[in-house]
Amino acid sequence: MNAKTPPDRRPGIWQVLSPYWQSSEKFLAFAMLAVMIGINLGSAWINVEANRVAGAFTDALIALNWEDIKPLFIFSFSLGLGAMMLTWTNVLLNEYLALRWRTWMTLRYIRRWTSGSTFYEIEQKGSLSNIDQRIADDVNELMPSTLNFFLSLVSVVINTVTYTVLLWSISGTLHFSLLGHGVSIPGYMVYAAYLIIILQVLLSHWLGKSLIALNMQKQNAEGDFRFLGVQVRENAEQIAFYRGGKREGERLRQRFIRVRANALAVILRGFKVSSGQSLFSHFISPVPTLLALPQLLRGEISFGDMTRIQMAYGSLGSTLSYFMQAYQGFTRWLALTNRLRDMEAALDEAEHTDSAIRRQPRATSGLTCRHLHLLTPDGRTLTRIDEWQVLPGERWLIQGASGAGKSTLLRACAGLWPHGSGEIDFAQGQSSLFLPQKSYLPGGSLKSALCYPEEPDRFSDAACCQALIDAALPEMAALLTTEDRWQYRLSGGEQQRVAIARVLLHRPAFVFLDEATSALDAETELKVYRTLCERLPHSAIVSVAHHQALASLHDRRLTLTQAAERVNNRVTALPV
Ligand SMILES: Nc1ncnc2c1ncn2[C@@H]1O[C@H](COP(=O)(O)OP(=O)(O)OP(=O)(O)O)[C@@H](O)[C@H]1O
Repeated sequence: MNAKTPPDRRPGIWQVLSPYWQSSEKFLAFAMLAVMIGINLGSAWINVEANRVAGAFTDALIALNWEDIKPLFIFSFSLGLGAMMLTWTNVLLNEYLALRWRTWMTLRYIRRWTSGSTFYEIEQKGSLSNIDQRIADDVNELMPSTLNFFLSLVSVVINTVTYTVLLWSISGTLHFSLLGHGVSIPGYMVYAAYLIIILQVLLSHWLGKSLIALNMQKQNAEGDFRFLGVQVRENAEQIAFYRGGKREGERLRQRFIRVRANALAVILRGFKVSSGQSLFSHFISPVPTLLALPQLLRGEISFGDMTRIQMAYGSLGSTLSYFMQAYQGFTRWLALTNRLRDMEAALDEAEHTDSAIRRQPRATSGLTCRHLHLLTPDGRTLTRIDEWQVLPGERWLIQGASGAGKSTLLRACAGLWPHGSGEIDFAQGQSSLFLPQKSYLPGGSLKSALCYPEEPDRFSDAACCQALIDAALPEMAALLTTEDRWQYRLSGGEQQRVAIARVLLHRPAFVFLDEATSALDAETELKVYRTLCERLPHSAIVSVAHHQALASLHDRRLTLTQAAERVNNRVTALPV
């Protein structure tokens, strides 16, 4: 599944990159950046000095002048040491800043993704694929590469200016005659270097422009492949019962074929770009020597000057060729920013989902639905509820045909269903728990699964044991500190009883049970329900259940029917 954000609705790259630089960390971040820019300036000075020393050293060697060779050698050696130390410091600062930036961004995305029901809405709408991969991998890759691009660019600008001035000052003037006219080009080596690099960049872009799209497809294909693998792992038992291994193997194979096809396309395209670039570089490599040779032969420059010209030309060439070499990395960087821009758009959309169903806290003790009109995402009417009030201590049974919208009504009460209109008032400050058929049990100790979403230390061991005993799981009281993957280890009925124990522990004011005991035998189900009603006499209990035996434990019934133009729910009293 690919991202569905149209490219023209993506937020700007700046929206992805700038928040960190406006955060409380900005002072330290800018300070580190400033030190790194300073290091680049220092390195440029060292390079200019090294160039001067190399020329003088060559001339001293040719003249066999030991008096000059010795200090030049020591100075050159010291320059090398200095350059090395600057490089180490630069690398260290660069990596540390990238890590801080990544940490800040990752925590920010985790906060946004898990706040409210954003994560649920993104999955419900299917508006973004593999958000976990984007947060884990793409952020990890984007922050260091952005820093590298920026600092490389700074270094390229500094070095370009330095070497341009240097080469201009030593390259002399080219004299030749054109159609009988004498032509002189001062600093001609500089023009040659720039001309060559412009040709190189144009060549790289021509050969490699499709790499941007290919790199984006690569992340999507890898993400989809990994996601299917996780699904197989998570649903291993169901797949094994269906003997679905072969089918899943085929699906994984198909997804991997996409990964492979994309990787091959990236390799081939990358090969075209780099072989084109190196072929071009090879052909132009004799240019500086050929251009400087006439001056040497005419005796206008010494052999040392020739060495300096070659060095300066080579340095300017390799500085400018950054644009050519960085091309492939840049296409990947653009693909990463596009994926994070899609994620920003999906998070923004989920955070600002407007719903015509207004949920508001009121200073009342009950829950009231008014003029509630529930729709499917594609606009089909599910059900209408004119007025429905649930008060503390009431026991409601919601019934209706399969697909009538019973679970959807509970989702709307929980604020998870935006499709429809109407009002839902809920009691301010009153807690509620919603139990679906299959409750989430995080891995870890049984106590932490039981106390979820609260921290395990919020409840005493004694209270947890009592809750397990009341939920007809006395044998599990001894496993409170045992660590396991409870979602896989426990039977369906045991998982449902752990969820009931969770309710007994949390004692919410409103309990919503959506087929939450459907896996239990009739006797245990009745027993558990009875305990729930006895232990939570002041809590409102709203159940969606098909088992008629449960009706005896509820005192009110809401029957939902489908496809109506007008109010069609029925509220009836049940015998207690
Ligand atoms: N995300 C969704 N996209 C499209 N349709 C949906 C979505 N979620 C639910 N529906 C549809 O809404 C209808 C009501 O679903 P709901 O789960 O509320 O039914 P229900 O009354 O609880 O059914 P059951 O008794 O079978 O559990 C169903 O037709 C379902 O297919």
